[in-house]
Amino acid sequence: MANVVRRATSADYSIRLGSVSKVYGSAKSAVQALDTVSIELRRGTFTAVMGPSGSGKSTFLNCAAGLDRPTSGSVWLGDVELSGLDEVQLTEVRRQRIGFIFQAYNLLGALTVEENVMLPLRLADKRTDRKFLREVLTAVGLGDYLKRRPSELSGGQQQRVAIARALINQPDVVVADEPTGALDTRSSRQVLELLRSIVDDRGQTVLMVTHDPVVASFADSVVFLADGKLAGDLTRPTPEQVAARMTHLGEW
Ligand SMILES: Nc1ncnc2c1ncn2[C@@H]1O[C@H](COP(=O)(O)OP(=O)(O)OP(=O)(O)O)[C@@H](O)[C@H]1O
Repeated sequence: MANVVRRATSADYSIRLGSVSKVYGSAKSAVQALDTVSIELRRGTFTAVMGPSGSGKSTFLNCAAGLDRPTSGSVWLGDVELSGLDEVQLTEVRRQRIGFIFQAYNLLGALTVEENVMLPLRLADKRTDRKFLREVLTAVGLGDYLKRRPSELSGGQQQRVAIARALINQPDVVVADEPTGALDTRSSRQVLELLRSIVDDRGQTVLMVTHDPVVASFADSVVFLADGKLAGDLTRPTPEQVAARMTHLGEW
């Protein structure tokens, strides 16, 4: 049989950035947070973003996820180019295609676990699929906690509620900004194993910002930022390799 090498097409990528720059402020106070960053993230991969403080990691994540608009350049989510969308369309695309996880879990204290997880569906006026809700809460290990409130859970459990909430819309991409920043080692590991399973078992794409080489080593690859520019990458990273690169990039 002929050995056919298929070229990658846009369908193979969840996120593409083309020469993305972001400048905050203007004139003398202008800060170039991102400087002509181009990158393509394949569907079904787990990428960590690292770099010194102020190197542009959060700006990168926010531009890639349509939370912030680049000053120039283009961002594609699947086959949708974000700069062509107005605010209403952009919000819709975010709701449909992206799940968000932050260091502060951002759960609503007055709502139960299941109500928090269902919130994105309510906001999108979608019917709740109880079977899928149960499946997702079981997958994050909280099948028995549906009626609890966030204040009755540990930090790790709260972050797992946030992960379930990020998954309930079955997004193409899950973006996570320091998802383990507030967790102890054991809870961090559980959260990272969950992020891995989102990629390995569900084929979704994960993009995560972290300061921690051990956390980054759970990803398939690490991209490094320095002064708003891409400064290399590592595939199948070990914590030691990541730490060595970070040391090379300076203060972190
Ligand atoms: N809203 C804003 N207005 C002005 N400057 C900003 C704004 N947001 C970020 N910056 C600046 O842009 C640069 C990149 O910031 P960003 O938060 O993306 O970096 P980071 O790598 O995520 O940093 P950290 O690791 O400290 O969280 C920094 O110099 C920061 O001060």
